[in-house]
Amino acid sequence: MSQIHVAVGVIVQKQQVFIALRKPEQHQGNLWEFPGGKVEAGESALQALKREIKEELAIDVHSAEPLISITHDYGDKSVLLDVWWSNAFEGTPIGQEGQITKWVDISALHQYEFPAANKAIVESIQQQLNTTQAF
Ligand SMILES: Nc1nc2c([nH]c(=O)n2[C@H]2C[C@H](O)[C@@H](COP(=O)(O)OP(=O)(O)OP(=O)(O)O)O2)c(=O)[nH]1
Ligand SMILES: [Mg+2]
Repeated sequence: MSQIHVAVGVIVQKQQVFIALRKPEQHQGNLWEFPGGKVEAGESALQALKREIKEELAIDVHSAEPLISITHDYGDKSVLLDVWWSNAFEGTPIGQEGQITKWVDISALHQYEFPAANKAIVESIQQQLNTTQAF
């Protein structure tokens, strides 16, 4: 099965992270996500991240650091999630596609239901919070 390459953004501010609820009709719908989307042909993952975050949240990501890469097979789709974190962005994130959004304390992230592939992302974020002052 071909793999979908996805750029995912962990947008951090004051120990909170911005999450959005996937629409019911989307793959892995009705679950929370970190904003992002598919990397297009000819694009780097970082370029895709900046484009998707601009399209979905109307903010400009100035710089981002790689956090973790995850491959996951959902059975109907196989994904490679290239996850970045950024606290260097300009603007106030507002969902541009009618999606429900929320700033969540990093320590409370486990209370939200994410797609299965995200378990490792949430662990990585919480570990990062515990071991560095990066956030
Ligand atoms: N954006 C995002 N996608 C995720 C996460 N976790 C996870 O398994 N995925 C999966 C679900 C989808 O199969 C794929 C990303 O799809 P997407 O719907 O965001 O892609 P997109 O923005 O380009 O939108 P479209 O082409 O479907 O309109 O990655 C996550 O935290 N954020
Ligand atoms: Mg998307």
